[in-house]
Amino acid sequence: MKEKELSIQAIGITKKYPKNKIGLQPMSLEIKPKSFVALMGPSGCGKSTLLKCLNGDNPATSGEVFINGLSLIENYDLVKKDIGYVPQDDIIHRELSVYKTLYYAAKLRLPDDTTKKEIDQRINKVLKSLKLDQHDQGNPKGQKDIKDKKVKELSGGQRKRISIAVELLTEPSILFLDEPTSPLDPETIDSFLKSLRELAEGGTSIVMVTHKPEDLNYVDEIVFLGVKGHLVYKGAPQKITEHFRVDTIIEVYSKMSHLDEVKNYYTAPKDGSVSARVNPKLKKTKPDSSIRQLYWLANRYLNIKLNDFNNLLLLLLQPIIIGGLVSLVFTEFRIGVIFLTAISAIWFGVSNSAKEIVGEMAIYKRERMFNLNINTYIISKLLVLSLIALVQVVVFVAIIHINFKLNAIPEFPETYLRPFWESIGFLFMVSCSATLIGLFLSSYFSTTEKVMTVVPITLMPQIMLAGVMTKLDTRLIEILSFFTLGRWGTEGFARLQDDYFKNMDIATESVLIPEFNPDGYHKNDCKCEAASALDQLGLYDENLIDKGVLIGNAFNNFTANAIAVVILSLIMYLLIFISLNKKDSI
Ligand SMILES: Nc1ncnc2c1ncn2[C@@H]1O[C@H](COP(=O)(O)OP(=O)(O)OP(=O)(O)O)[C@@H](O)[C@H]1O
Repeated sequence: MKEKELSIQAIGITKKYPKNKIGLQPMSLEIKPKSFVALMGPSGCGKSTLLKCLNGDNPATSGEVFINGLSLIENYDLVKKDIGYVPQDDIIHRELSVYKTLYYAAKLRLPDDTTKKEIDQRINKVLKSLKLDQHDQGNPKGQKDIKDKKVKELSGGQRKRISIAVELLTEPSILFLDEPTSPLDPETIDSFLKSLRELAEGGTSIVMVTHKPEDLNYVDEIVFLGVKGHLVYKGAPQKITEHFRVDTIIEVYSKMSHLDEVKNYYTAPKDGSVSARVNPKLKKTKPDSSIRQLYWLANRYLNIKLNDFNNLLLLLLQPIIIGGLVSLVFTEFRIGVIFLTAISAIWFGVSNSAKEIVGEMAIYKRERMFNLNINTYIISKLLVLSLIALVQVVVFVAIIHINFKLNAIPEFPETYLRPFWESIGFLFMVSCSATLIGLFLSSYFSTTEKVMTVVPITLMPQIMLAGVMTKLDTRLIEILSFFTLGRWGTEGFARLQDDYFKNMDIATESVLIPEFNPDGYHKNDCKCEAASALDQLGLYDENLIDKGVLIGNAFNNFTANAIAVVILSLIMYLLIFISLNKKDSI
């Protein structure tokens, strides 16, 4: 028997989507404690919409939902941990093992003082309750425990059950499931629904969206919606055909797909047709520790990355391939190498992170509904992605440094990428900032395809406004360049080179950066001109600055360049926060 039995009352709720699109017509209904309810209706009639109104994922436009008499919206913090919810999409990471998935979920959701032994006991209990504790029959060598399998090795039905297992870890009093039986075969459906039936008898109310007539044998009640969000039936499964004067549930579906028929069975709720009973038995739980959450989020994310070995290998190959190409194409350390090094650092950051939030949006949203803190989420992503960017930057800089040192041309023997560690430090900073750009795109756009379309559009200004392809010669272009990492990355990195040479006791003429010579330049016949790296960037045209066309001196030293990178990072962080915050349900 559950300590807390929850009832839900929806009173006069309606849902309108933007452009006045009707999601739900006015309706009132009650879900009693310990009941197993099937939510049915033709495709697009509003089943998921109703589920989301009842559990707070996408609240009703008008009317009110009460949980044990407490307004869901006003008391969401109080009730959210008693609600389990598995949306249509999986809410688990494919790269983790089943055990790790459940272990991290427990660490993120259960109270801080829960011991490993208690967590293991809970994991075993939920796997048993969902009949997932049997050994895998399909494995001829036998018997790989499901806990050791990676989620991506599971069947659709097993994955769905692991998503439910995650929710059951916290022993919710009410569980909302959106089409859990869709990916299951008939035999699995039977054992799955039996396990849900037992859960309901144990005290967990279950509201399940389903399309499958055979699911009705297991439920206590059906809530049936007709097209355009009309509530047309709420009652026992055995009586539904009689109510609609048909022989089979299939005929109910076809009848309720026609608006004129639906109207015969729909009645708008009268005020107070279901009244909210005030029976609050919910105690406020302690707020979760952000540091602990950050630790477990970062730990989980690192594990996901390490388990995705092929992708990790590709990420590590990037600096080797790009660094190798730059070494092959450039015969000496020119401004082009400085520019491409800065752009590569930006590329690493953006490409590492661009898919990382959008790809797990269903998981993020569910965890956010439960207890996820936006800041800890962003920082956990940044920490792990920065680590990857650091390795990429070190490998890239090492390749460029060694290549141009070994192949330095006799006229400029001291000219190669330096200072080594400071360059790594600055480029790492640029890469972290670019990681935030990628994370912003990933948090803003709704699909991976959209993000990948926008990535090149984001990178082009970094390339165009760095002062290498063309001079910055109008105020507008200059101001636009202030908002690009391409500019600050290239300029800062160029200054690092110049400052290093200036501070060394080396004859200046032997350390200038060779300049492009339109008459042709040959490695062993150095007719090249040379100048400091900064002078070769079209950023600070003295003439234009004197005439007041360019601002010029605003960030005219290395520290100021680094500060500009920090400012851009903070702006990006804020934008990520805002776009994630906008996705909040309540
Ligand atoms: N975020 C949204 N913005 C605008 N319209 C939406 C949104 N979500 C759902 N709708 C619309 O509301 C209606 C009901 O959608 P809903 O997903 O609730 O139906 P459903 O019964 O669960 O469908 P299915 O059985 O196909 O999953 C549909 O017409 C859908 O296009």
